[in-house]
Amino acid sequence: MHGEIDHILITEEQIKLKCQEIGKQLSEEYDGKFPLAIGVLKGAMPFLSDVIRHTDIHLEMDFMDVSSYGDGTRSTGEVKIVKDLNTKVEGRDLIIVEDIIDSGLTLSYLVDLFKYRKARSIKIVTLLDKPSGRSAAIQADIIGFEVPDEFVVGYGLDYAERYRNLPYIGVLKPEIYSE
Ligand SMILES: O=P(O)(O)OC[C@H]1O[C@H](OP(=O)(O)OP(=O)(O)O)[C@H](O)[C@@H]1O
Ligand code: HPA
Ligand SMILES: [Mg+2]
Repeated sequence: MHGEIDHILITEEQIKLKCQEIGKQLSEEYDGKFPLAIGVLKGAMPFLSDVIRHTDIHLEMDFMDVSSYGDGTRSTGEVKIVKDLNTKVEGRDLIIVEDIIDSGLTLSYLVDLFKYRKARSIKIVTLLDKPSGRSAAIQADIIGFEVPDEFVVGYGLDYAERYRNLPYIGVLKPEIYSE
């Protein structure tokens, strides 16, 4: 699998340090509160799992499984809810945890949904931001790293469901992308 990577953009060590930093920041910002951390599956799973272990506050955790890329490298434009939350968000302070904001369609859909459901506050935390991909006007409150206009994989991010288990963020060799 590692042989299919063309180059690494963000190393395992850089990700580790960033998770510590973000965990600390969230602990300060939510001190004395009881936020609901929402992991957007599947991609955000490793990031959420690492960040929360660097927080020192009480928080509740839930997951929403949404999908819009399928097996390709471009958003289909249709955000499908595969699994909804089990928790009511009304009156809650939400921390949405994402692996990447690319077109912004997934997050703008979720933010609209959670506003409609009367969340008290919504904070967006993303490991990666790809501003060049944006078609919906959405911005994160906390960004780990900015990435260039390339389809990235690893640390939760997939291409056709593979490579989520890489410990770093990288770009595949051009011949692997079959589009
Ligand atoms: O800003 P956008 O263009 O909407 O892209 C970002 C979303 O796309 C990916 O999810 P995907 O639909 O691939 O589902 P997955 O997390 O299960 O891979 C990624 O994990 C984000 O949730
Ligand atoms: O660059 C990406 N890689 C993997 N999944 C994604 N979903 C949106 N953008 C990306
Ligand atoms: Mg995906």
